[in-house]
Amino acid sequence: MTYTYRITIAQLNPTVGDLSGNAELAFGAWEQGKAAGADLVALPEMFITGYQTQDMIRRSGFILAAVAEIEALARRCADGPTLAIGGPALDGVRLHNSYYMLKGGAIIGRADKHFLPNFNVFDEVRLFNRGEIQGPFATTGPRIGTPICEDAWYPDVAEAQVESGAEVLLVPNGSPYFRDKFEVRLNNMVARVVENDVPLIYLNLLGAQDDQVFDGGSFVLNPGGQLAMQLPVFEDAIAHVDLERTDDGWRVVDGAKAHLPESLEQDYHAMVLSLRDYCRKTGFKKVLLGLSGGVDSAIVATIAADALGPDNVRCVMLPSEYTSQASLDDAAACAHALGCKLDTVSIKEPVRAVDQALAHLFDGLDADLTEENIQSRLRGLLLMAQSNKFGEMLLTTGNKSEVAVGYATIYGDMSGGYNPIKDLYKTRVFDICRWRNANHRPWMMAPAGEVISVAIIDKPPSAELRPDQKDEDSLPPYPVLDDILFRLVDEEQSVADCVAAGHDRAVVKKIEHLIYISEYKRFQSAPGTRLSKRAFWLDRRYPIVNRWRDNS
Ligand SMILES: Nc1ncnc2c1ncn2[C@@H]1O[C@H](COP(=O)(O)OP(=O)(O)OC[C@H]2O[C@@H]([n+]3cccc(C(=O)O)c3)[C@H](O)[C@@H]2O)[C@@H](O)[C@H]1O
Ligand SMILES: Nc1ncnc2c1ncn2[C@@H]1O[C@H](COP(=O)(O)OP(=O)(O)OP(=O)(O)O)[C@@H](O)[C@H]1O
Ligand SMILES: NC(=O)CC[C@H](N)C(=O)O
Repeated sequence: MTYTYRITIAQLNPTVGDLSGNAELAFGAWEQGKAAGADLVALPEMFITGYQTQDMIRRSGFILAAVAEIEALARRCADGPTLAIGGPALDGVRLHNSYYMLKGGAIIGRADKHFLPNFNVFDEVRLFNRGEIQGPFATTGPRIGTPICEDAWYPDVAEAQVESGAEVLLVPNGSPYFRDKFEVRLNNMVARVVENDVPLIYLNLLGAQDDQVFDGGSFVLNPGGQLAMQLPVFEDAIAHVDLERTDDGWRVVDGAKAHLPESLEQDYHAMVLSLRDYCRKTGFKKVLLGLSGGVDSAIVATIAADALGPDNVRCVMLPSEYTSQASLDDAAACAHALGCKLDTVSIKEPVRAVDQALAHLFDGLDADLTEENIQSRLRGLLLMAQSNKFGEMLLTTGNKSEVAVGYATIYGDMSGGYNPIKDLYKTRVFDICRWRNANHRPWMMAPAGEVISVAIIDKPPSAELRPDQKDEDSLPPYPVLDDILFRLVDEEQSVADCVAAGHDRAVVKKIEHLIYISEYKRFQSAPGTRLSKRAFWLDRRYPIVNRWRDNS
């Protein structure tokens, strides 16, 4: 006779702080599992609170409410499969990131996370106490070890659990996206499977929280490291993992294997999902943005239209005396192709009014950056006025190259609540535009086709704040700038490393200086989608006041 055991895994999208809503999602998954004859239904790490909760997890009221919600779930799920769910646990003054087993109306077990991540976006040593490694949970089928996310990135916890009898590893995760991270996860999990010779179920969260995007992409491995199941990335999914007991131990029956898209598509999907979730979870139904006819605002409009639907995205052209006819035409064509409304608000008169208001103070002084920034600030003011009046959240559009060197006006074009391209270098903005023009997916709400014209992609980038201005007047060409930025910011290389890679030292020093002196701008900037391991905000925390420079 074959012994089988079914684990339903739920790659779902919780909302931080929405304890009852998250419990409802968990209960829905449990009902689906029960209907499918599951023995156990599993949810990801910290599902009851959402992830990451940051310092809110230090509030005892929040912890107690989360635990009460888990106890209520246990009672609701008394009659049916075991429910496994992540949540906080308080032992006296010791706070844990834990994984609970609920059965027969009660909490029947709990594992506490042992390895607390404390790098990049994680501060878990600051927030939680390290748990003791413990043995597996006994079930009616296999004994199940549950290393929690970071626990499975090192051999110790899995090895200890298997030594004390675990026959299957179920790894609940809150693993946020960065480009090509799937390979990193897979390599780590294959290592655990090879070391321990048991099947492993890797279950990740879905959904976005502020800057971070949990991309799902859960998967199941058999001993030896063979992929038995693959869930989609960036989408909700519930799947049933069937385990069979063989003479060699428990094995997973081969199941569906979702296709994993290339990295441009994954980045694009991350930006769409993060903006969609940011708006949904904060309660915004509509957004607006300034559409200049340039490539940055065009891709942000496209992301927004794909995330929220074209009817919920309003574009505003705010021409000045320097705005070219080509910019007016390109912005109109982009809004039209996306199916978004385009309004026009001229800044010519407001610019004149501000000039007049300041004339008695600025008399005799040459026009300079001040006047350029006034244009950008008037656009910010006029866009924010519309945001207030119509309840639309303003999107800001600075790419990572601009954010890195401070090439944007504070309280001007930096105005806005969210920036989906904040972690996308300008050279990759172009690649993403071309990719979106050539590809369409069911999760995109805007039309297919060339939504960003070749004219927009091919024109030399310009802020159009003075006659014939080009970005390359003040910055090196973007391919050079982006390579230097990638080395200095993402790779944390030295100035000497950049020079050794072929860059001009004076140019590298100028870029290094711009990065350091614009820290104050980033501190005041809107959050945006994290796509890399070194996104501005939590991945890279630098002082604002800082006199050190690298003289290598
Ligand atoms: N450490 C610090 N802490 C706090 N405040 C600090 C500061 N350093 C300067 N400041 C203040 O910041 C202000 C200067 O910053 P800000 O007013 O932004 O002006 P600023 O950075 O001098 O100029 C804006 C730059 O962005 C470019 N731009 C503007 C608009 C659009 C685009 C585009 O293509 O996307 C590019 C523009 O061409 C120019 O190069 C000053 O008022 C100064 O007092
Ligand atoms: N004429 C304009 N009409 C509407 N919005 C504008 C206009 N000019 C600038 N903006 C807004 O300010 C942002 C910064 O624009 P700017 O043109 O100065 O530089 P950019 O970073 O090259 O952006 P883009 O590629 O969108 O032009 C734009 O993305 C847009 O949101
Ligand atoms: N929640 C966690 O423990 C996350 C850390 C983990 N190594 C990851 O990024 O996937």
